[in-house]
Amino acid sequence: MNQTAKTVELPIIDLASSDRISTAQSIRQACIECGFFYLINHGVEENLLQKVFEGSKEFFSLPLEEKIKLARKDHRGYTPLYAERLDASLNLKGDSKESFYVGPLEDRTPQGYLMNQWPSDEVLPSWRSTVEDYYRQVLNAADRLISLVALALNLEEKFFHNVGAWSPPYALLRLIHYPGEVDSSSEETFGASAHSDYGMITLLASNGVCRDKFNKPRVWEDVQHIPGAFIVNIGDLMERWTNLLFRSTLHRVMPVGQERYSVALFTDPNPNCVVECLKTCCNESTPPRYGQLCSEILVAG
Ligand SMILES: O=C(O)CCC(=O)C(=O)O
Ligand SMILES: [Fe+2]
Repeated sequence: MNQTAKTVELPIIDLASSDRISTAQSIRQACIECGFFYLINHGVEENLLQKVFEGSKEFFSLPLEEKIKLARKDHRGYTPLYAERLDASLNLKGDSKESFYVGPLEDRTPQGYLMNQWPSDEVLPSWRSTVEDYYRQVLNAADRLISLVALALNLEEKFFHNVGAWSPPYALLRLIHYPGEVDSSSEETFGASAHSDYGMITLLASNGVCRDKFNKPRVWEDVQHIPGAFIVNIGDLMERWTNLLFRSTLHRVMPVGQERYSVALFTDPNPNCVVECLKTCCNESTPPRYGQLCSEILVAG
């Protein structure tokens, strides 16, 4: 972690609050100011979250030859250490992390096979059902949250469902392992280099946020972990949809010399959904900045 960075104070949003209007107002303010907030009372069971982290540790502890049998295909499966570099402008060897992706549970290939890849039950018993349960629960939280995001944009609650973005969303769950070893070479390495997420909303744990991606030099602030809370952030497509009203903020994960695990759910619109400036986000003085876009082009890679 950057020793000189300040810790940013993010607003806390209570998903179980009965006052939906004031919750939506708080989400609006958070998304305009920073694009990040904490989410509490999200309904994902604590012991399930713990089981997923334990399962993640078990999976990443497997020998590489076992993990590589599930090498990523169609955005699903295992990506090894250094395979990805989120900040494409950097000329480094890749981010110091390995991860495992799970896509929509029912998605099938044109031949009718389920697309997700799973370690066999002999290798990791009941791993698949734990991760599938978690996927369903966190997606349910995201589903309730996206209705509040619609309200926050002065849209009807089911707006994103009605335009087809959320029927169903393209949601990718990612288990991430940062081994945490500090590189002794002179090359600068990151756990996850600077990036913003591609889609609508992400529910994750993260420890470094840069509030203003247009500012040079960039000012990075640390994000504290609140036990049991998700950190939610806005993605690029949502930023575009809202005509830059809601911010998809740059963030990164610094190597801190300590092993770290995180689990993130990225939600992208359904690939058939056309993303165009929301009526509530433009007027004569603020015309749409972008044309129409078919979300398929931007699906996370
Ligand atoms: O691991 C984290 O805390 C954040 C990861 C992240 O930002 C990403 O994978 O997009
Ligand atoms: Fe991210």
